Amino acid sequence: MDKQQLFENIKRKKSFLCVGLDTDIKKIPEHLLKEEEPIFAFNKAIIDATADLCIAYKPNLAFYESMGVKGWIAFEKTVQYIKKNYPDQFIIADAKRGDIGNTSAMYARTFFEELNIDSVTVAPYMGEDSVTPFLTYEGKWVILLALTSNKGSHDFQLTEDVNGERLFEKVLRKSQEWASEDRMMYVVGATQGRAFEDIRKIVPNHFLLVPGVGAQGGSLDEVCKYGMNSTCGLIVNSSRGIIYVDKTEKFAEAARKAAQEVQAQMAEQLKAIL
Ligand SMILES: O=c1ccn([C@@H]2O[C@H](COP(=O)(O)O)[C@@H](O)[C@H]2O)c(=O)[nH]1
Repeated sequence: MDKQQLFENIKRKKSFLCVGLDTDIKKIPEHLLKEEEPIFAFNKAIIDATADLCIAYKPNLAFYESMGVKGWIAFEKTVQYIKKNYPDQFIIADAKRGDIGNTSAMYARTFFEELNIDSVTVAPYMGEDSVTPFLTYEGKWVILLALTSNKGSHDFQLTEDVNGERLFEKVLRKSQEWASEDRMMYVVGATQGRAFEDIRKIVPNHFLLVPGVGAQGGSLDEVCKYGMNSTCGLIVNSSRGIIYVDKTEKFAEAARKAAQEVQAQMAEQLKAIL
C-alpha cells in the first residue's frame, strides 16, 4: 500500500486509527479458552468488530512469540485473515527488529516474503546496514523507532550531542538518506506532546506511527495539534484501550464501542484538513 492509498483510506473512513492486537491469553475472555485457537478466535472477533472504524492493525510480536509455535500460528492466521477479508487494512508487524545486514535480511524475508505484511517496526540503533535490508522490498514500509512513548525515551533518545541535537532528531535526519517518505515512517509516542512540533520541522511529510493514547495516557488532541499534516500523516495506535475494555461474551461489541469513540474524535480532527 502506498502513501496515497493510505490517505484515501483515512479520508473514506474518517479515521487514522490503528487497532493494536496485543493479544494475551491471560487477558482474553474466559469463554474463549475452550476454543481450539483462542488467540485467533479473539483476534477475529476484534477485527470483525472494528474493521470499518480503523485503517490499520498492529499485532505486536512479543504477544505471539511468548506462546511459541502456537503463538506464531495465531499470528500468521491473523495476518492472513485480515489480508483476505479486509484487504484495505495496513498491517504493521510491531517487531522492533534490526541486526547486522545479513541477519536483518532474514527478518525482512520473514515479514515481507513469507508473510507479505505491509510494514515492520525497526530499531535504528545499529545504523544504516541494519535498516536497508528492509528497504529492498518494493511497496513495503520500514517504521523506524524515533521517539518512543515510554519513560526510558529520556535515557538516550532525548539526550543532546555537543551541538544540541537530540538523538531522536539525528535518527530522523540521518535516516532520510536511506529512504524517502514513500517507504519510511517513524514511531513517535503520543506521550511526547509538543515534541511533535520539532519532529514536523525535520519530517514534515512522513507518516508517523503514534502509540500511547488510551492506556498510556497520551493526548490525541495534542498529537493532532502538533503532528497532523496535510495528508494526515498520522496512524494512531490503541491496543489495551480497545481490545480489553470488556471481558464478558460481549467483548467485541465493547471493543467496537471504544473504537467508535476514538474514530469520532479522529473525524472531528480531520475536519481541519479535509
Ligand atoms: O514507543 C512505543 C513503541 C511501541 N509501542 C507499542 O504500542 C502498543 C501500545 O499499546 P497500548 O496498550 O495502547 O498502550 C504496544 O504494542 C507497545 O509495545 C508503544 O507503546 N510505544
